[in-house]
Amino acid sequence: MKIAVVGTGYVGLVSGTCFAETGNHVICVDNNVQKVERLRNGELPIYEPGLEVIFKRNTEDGRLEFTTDLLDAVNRAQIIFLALPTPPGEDGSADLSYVLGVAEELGKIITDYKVIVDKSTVPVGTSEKVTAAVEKHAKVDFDVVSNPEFLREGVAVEDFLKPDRVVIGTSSERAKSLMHELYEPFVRQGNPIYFMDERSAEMTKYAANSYLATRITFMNEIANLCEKVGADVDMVRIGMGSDRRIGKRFLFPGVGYGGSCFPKDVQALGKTAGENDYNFQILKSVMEVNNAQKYVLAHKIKSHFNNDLKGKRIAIWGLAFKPNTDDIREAPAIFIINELLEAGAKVVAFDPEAMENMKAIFGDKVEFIKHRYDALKDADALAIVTEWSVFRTPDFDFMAELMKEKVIFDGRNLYKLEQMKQFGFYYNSIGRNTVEQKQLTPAE
Ligand SMILES: NC(=O)c1ccc[n+]([C@@H]2O[C@H](COP(=O)([O-])OP(=O)(O)OC[C@H]3O[C@@H](n4cnc5c(N)ncnc54)[C@H](O)[C@@H]3O)[C@@H](O)[C@H]2O)c1
Ligand SMILES: O=c1ccn([C@@H]2O[C@H](COP(=O)(O)OP(=O)(O)O[C@H]3O[C@H](CO)[C@@H](O)[C@H](O)[C@H]3O)[C@@H](O)[C@H]2O)c(=O)[nH]1
Repeated sequence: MKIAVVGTGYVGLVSGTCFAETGNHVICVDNNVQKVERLRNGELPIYEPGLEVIFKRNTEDGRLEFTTDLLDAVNRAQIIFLALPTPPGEDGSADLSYVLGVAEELGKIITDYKVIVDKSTVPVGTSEKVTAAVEKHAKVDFDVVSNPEFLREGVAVEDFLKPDRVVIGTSSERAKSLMHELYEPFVRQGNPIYFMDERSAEMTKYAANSYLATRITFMNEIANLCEKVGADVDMVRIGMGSDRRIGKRFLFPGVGYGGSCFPKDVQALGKTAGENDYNFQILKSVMEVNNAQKYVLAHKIKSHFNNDLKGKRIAIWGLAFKPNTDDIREAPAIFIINELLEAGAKVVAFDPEAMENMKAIFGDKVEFIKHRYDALKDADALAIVTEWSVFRTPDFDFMAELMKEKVIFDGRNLYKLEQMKQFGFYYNSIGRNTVEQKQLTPAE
């Protein structure tokens, strides 16, 4: 099949590459000239595991192209995906100007039947708005389909190639059949393709993200309570998660959810509720609790040092909003670092992939260090913000030698309490007892 993908960001690039991988011809369009130049030169603008190999294969085979020319891409495609930004507007609702702007352009340029597929996350009713925008100028038949995307950054290729399910909202039999043909190779293990109406498809996306954000937030509250009553949230998590009605995934407490999706999508669903005269109370609490959770680690650090971080050197391990990505959109690290800087700390940071992006925000206010252990030299404390695998089994003896104080604040519960006692660290994590530093007596 011939496909155009408009918007070549995290979703557009991964979707386009994966569609090419199943033998389709894909042209990715972006209005960012530099980005398209880099892609044409074989350079990926994002870090996403597994993407490089299939990107290379499909560009070299000529099945995957990049352009800034919307007209040319659309003329050569039968199915046009919109993978455009839908950032929060000033009032928290999703800003549809990118999607509707391109939809209007499409109306001007399509000369034969096209399926226009919305892959961006958009509020209920958007497919009707897209239809109206295209219709303004269109002189030929077209169908608008809602096909929300559920990939997670860091495992995006795997998620896209083997989705748990594909959701397609359309009332057109013609579009349904084309979409079925396109997605069939991705569900060979028997995972379902659910066809439904456009509004239900749009709502499914927000419901899924808001539910997951709620689940994480619930666990963050359980963790905060565990600390107060002396329970261990990791034991509680395992105990709860083994109930098949609950399930084990997405129960990890931490420093609050971040990223380009959960924060904006929870907010946008709340906005949709408000506009429809519905008081969605849980979502309000989720946002409130998550906003507070982003500061929990920084507050622990401040309180450990009596609220005065002047002259304190705090090392940060992990800046990306989650491991295996360079994405820092709404990353908890941003909030934590700001809080530490405000309290007068000297912040030194390491992340395997996200340092360049973070430099663009903090410049020389933060010292970015190339190797994880170098960040620990003379540090008064280490704060772990993102659970990159490389942080899981460090050399604790070496860390103790490097650091001025053996103090760890762990926002991701990476280490065992016993381990920390053994190596003599003060260790404060999320929802577990604090390990106090062992005071050596003269006899010892
Ligand atoms: N990032 C994710 O993990 C994820 C997952 C599922 C759904 N989504 C949704 O998918 C949509 C896109 O998200 P993203 O993270 O890929 O965004 P992104 O910001 O990474 O990418 C969007 C791209 O669109 C381009 N663009 C903007 N205006 C354009 C125009 N007029 N013509 C051509 N290109 C244009 C930008 O230059 C950018 O490259 C959003 O609605 C998001 O909520 C994102
Ligand atoms: O148990 C958990 C799981 C996640 N998180 C946090 O939640 C945020 C989001 O993580 P994740 O969902 O893994 O990453 P995203 O790439 O943002 O993916 C979410 O958002 C995408 C965009 O809409 C959807 O497509 C995905 O299905 C949905 O999982 C991150 O800050 C994580 O640290 C936790 O705190 N605890």
